[in-house]
Amino acid sequence: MIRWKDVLKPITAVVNHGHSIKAAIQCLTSQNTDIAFIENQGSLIGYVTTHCLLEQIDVGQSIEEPIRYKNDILKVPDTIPVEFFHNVSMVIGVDSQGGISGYSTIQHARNRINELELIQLNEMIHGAGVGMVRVNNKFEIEFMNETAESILGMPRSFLMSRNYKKLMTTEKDLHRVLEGETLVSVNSQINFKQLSGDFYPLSTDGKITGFVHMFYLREDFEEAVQELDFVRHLYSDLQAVYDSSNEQILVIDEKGIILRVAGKFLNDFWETGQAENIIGKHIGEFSKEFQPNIFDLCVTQKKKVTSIQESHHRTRIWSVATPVYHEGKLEKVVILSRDITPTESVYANKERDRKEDSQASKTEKRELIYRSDKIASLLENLHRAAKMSSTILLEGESGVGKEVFAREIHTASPRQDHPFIRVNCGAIPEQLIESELFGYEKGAFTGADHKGKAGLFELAHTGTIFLDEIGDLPLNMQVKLLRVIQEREIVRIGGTSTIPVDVRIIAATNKDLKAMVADGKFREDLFYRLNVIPFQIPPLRERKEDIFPLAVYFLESFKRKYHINKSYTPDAISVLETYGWPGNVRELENIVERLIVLSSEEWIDRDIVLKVLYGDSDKVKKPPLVLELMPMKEAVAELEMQLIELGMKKYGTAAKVSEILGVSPATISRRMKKIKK
Ligand SMILES: Nc1ncnc2c1ncn2[C@@H]1O[C@H](COP(=O)(O)OP(=O)(O)OP(=O)(O)O)[C@@H](O)[C@H]1O
Repeated sequence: MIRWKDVLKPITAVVNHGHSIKAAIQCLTSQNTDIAFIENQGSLIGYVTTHCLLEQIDVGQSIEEPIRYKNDILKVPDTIPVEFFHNVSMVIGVDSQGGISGYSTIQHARNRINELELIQLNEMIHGAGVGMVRVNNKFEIEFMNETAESILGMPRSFLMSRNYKKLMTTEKDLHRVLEGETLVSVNSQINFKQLSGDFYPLSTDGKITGFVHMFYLREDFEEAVQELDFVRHLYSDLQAVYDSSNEQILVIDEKGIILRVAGKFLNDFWETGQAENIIGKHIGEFSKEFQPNIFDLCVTQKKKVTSIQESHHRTRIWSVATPVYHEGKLEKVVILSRDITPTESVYANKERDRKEDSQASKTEKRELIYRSDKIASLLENLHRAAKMSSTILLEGESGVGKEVFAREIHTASPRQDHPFIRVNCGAIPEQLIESELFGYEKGAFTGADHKGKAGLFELAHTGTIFLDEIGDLPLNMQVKLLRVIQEREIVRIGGTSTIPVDVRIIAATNKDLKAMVADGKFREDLFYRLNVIPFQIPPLRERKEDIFPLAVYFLESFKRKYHINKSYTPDAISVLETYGWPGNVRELENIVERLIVLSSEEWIDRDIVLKVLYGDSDKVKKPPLVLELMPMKEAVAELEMQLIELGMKKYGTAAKVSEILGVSPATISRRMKKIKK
């Protein structure tokens, strides 16, 4: 708000009422001013300007004659806001003590207001890099801000009062602005500077008095647009990433109100169909449905926390809550969650319940953990095959869990209450295999138990025998095994009678049995006998969805074993998920144990996982290697592109890459545009 005292000028020339034109002219010249006020009995009653004195002489008045003065003046308290009154050409300000504080013609007040408003506007846009120039209706520069000075590269002292139109070349006719038209996004050039900006007409009492030009340097603007474009793309890319991710991202304000849900909405956990149903609600409303309330944990502990939350319907999610602070004050909590409800088979549960009842299960139970569709459909087929007694061959790389699947078949079969006997064909010394498998009669050989001993086939009677590492079975044993499969009877070593055995055979191998047959290392007839119902267990790298629940499962069991409390950071999980796992689930289990032991903190973070999986990566920096000659400019451009691509792959954001490469984010975005082309 602009007040009268902001625009008043001091009164310097006063002449008495009735004084001559000559006296007035003398007063004006001695005070070096253009306006003199007329006083009568201590009060100002009018004013006279040099211009009107000259007019009086011009019409033939003598300079000795008394002055004719204007009296359309108004006295106002100088603290009230400036406003204009009809039929008043001069305002005199009165201060709080009743004294005269100054004067202003209406025209001066209007100009001053324009100027002060521009100064205020300039303060508002200060820092935004916008230049501002005001000209009068003769195109003379009357005001310009500091940004305009620095954009144009010329000092204000040089530019003031110059004809702006003559300094500028522009595609539009500036007279149109003086006719009241606003011109936007006009390109112009001053002092070789390319500008882009808007022209706004200024008017007083409906009369155009000039215009304001607001502008910026075109190259800055283009850079900003590019940056905006880049950010927009980044935003939509991120949105796509969130939408396709397996994680649920929850943003909660400091009071507990759920502001936003991104990524995969875990509706089984919330027990509501859509994310919209929880947005805007207090997290506390749901905390009765699941335990623990990780938001409260995060707020009270004032740090990142992780927890496995379980709903009443036994949906388990793994969550990390991170507090977000702004100027030391908690602003938000971001919770990243994943569903880790193990898709346990009903049979595994049955077996567990059964074992829990029995004395035998003192050791930790092994569950079959998975979330991938691949394993889900494999299990469907396994369960179907389990119902019959046919021989099953499980093929798969070492460590994929063939034994776990063999047990699953057994538990899903009608033989579940009968023995499950595992034979590791590769681990038994060759000379003992026969007696282990088929048993022996008393005195069958030196060192044999004098009572004789039943073999594993006999022990597995009515149940299942699991022949692991079947490819390691020596050829002579292969013949004997073939006989058992065909005849369903065995003869103990040193025995003469046959013993019938009713067993379901499950064989497993990590070798290519077909290739072994071709090489003469495995009997073809046995191969066909075993290969009745074959199943391929996919390696872990082909079912990445299983990595996370398995990693959590192993972590939980090691936590119980070692009595310690550790958790993965989300970054650590990403590293685990992108690793190739040549040793499959067994390797994952071992790595998790190593991580537990090696990580010193409460968190198993990305760095320790990288270190354990890939070893120390502090390799010596290799200088770039040039293999062929090319123009230097091309080589530099190529290297730049490669650095940016590498950086984007590693860090994903232009901001981080620009920091690492030591250039501005705008440079990165420009180069990336080129890469995309
Ligand atoms: N889906 C799973 N859920 C839980 N644990 C699993 C799963 N798959 C494998 N494991 C665990 O991984 C380890 C290796 O599994 P297993 O011994 O069954 O593999 P394998 O395929 O038989 O290996 P090999 O060919 O070397 O004998 C075991 O400790 C097993 O309990």
